[in-house]
Amino acid sequence: MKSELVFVPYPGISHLRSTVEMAKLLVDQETRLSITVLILPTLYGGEVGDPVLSAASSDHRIRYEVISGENQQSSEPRNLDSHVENQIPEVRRVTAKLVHDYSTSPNSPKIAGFVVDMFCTSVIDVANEFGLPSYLFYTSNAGVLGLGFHVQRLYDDGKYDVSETEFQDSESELIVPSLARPYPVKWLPYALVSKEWQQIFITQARRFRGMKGILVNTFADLEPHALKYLSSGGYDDAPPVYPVGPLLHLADESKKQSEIFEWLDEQPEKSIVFLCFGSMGGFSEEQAREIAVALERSGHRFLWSLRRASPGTKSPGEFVNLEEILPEGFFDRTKERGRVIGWAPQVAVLANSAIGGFVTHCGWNSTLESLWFGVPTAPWPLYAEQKFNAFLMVEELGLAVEIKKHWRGDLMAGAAAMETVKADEIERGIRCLMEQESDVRKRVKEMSDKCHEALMDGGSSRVALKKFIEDVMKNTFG
Ligand SMILES: O=c1ccn([C@@H]2O[C@H](COP(=O)(O)OP(=O)(O)O[C@H]3O[C@H](CO)[C@@H](O)[C@H](O)[C@H]3O)[C@@H](O)[C@H]2O)c(=O)[nH]1
Repeated sequence: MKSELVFVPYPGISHLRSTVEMAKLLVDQETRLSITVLILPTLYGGEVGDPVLSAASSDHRIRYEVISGENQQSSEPRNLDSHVENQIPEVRRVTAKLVHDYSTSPNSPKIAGFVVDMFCTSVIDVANEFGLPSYLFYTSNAGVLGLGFHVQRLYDDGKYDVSETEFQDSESELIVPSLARPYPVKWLPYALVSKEWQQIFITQARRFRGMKGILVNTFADLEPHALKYLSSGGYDDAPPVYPVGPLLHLADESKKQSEIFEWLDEQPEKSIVFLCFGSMGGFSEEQAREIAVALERSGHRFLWSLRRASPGTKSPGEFVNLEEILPEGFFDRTKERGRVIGWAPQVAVLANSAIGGFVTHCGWNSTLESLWFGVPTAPWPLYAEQKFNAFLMVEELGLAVEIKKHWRGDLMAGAAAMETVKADEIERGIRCLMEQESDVRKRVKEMSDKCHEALMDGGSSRVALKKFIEDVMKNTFG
């Protein structure tokens, strides 16, 4: 009996890539399964131009249905939830066509349900209309999924009283069941305290509870505590969780920036600190100068992906003339041991043996990529749930080095809200990160091995994937 899942990823590379990897893994594992991926327009109304789609489209059991953003162009960022809600009529049209086509041609698959991104949960209304179950593909970790459920429950019970203006100075802690340690209120992601975003996340968590299952981009050995909590039914009416990660897009992009790789190949093993801050990370001129001073003083070799924070909450841009912005003579003095670039071929860089440490904004894909290649990290959270991820990696799991105890500001609140981190703090963090015999480095190496094992035949993530497929089939065919 053939079946098909309809995937609805959020159209940003950090969500899309792991979702496509998820789809590939599923069809590889189950030959009776096919997948249609609905590609929504971006928040600005344009179409996603990620090459990952063309690369994956060679698989005949994964099909892409692109929803045009032609009439939705906008220069202003829109509310994420309403943007996805606006796509519902098109999602309904495409689903109706699929249902019709499959019901009228013999040997067609039966649609087994929707697999939606955390930001696309409003489309489950369409799944419900067609009597289809919905599953969630959660692109971040199990710990923060648990935090979302916990905050939503507290909020609904009238017990969540965190002030947007004061939480950064709070000395209170939350007991979050998906964490083994108390979680400082001041580390809360801005999204869970801001008036603008909080409702989106509370609504999300309520909708997650109505799903048939949750695939999570993590693995059993990395988050035993959170997964035990989530799978014990300890979070009341929420659905089963399947830790199937790490799902990584490991395409080699080294040829595109071959100069950088020629230079990397000449450097000693584990000698370079790599700095890179995700799809939205950017800095002020003042902050860029502090980083430059820290890099210079640390004496380490470096590869620095640097972009400029845009005013408000827009995507980062490029600095036009770095010579004028960074300390005078910086490039001359560091030309033998450092490179400053824009967008980095991050995965290929992390795979290079010259990389000895990674200063990262701690986006979940970046975190998993560094674990995969056994590169220790020093988190520098900038937006989204990254403060939580930093806590998870440094405090809870001991798998990363601390630059700062507490990070103020969040790019979602606008670039002006960011506190400037001083050169001496950054330098200290880099020196600690680059220690060759550190306990963190040893632990990262061990976790890296476990990360690979999870994806092998019989590994925990493979077992979870099979269980998910079995459950989907059971829910579809009884
Ligand atoms: O110069 C760059 C910058 C990023 N990347 C890649 O882009 C992806 C970035 O993903 P991630 O590290 O997860 O960061 P964000 O782009 O910020 O991802 C969003 O989505 C993630 C998954 O839900 C969350 O964990 C983050 O906090 C959220 O901001 C990774 O695959 C990187 O390898 C590059 O290749 N080059």
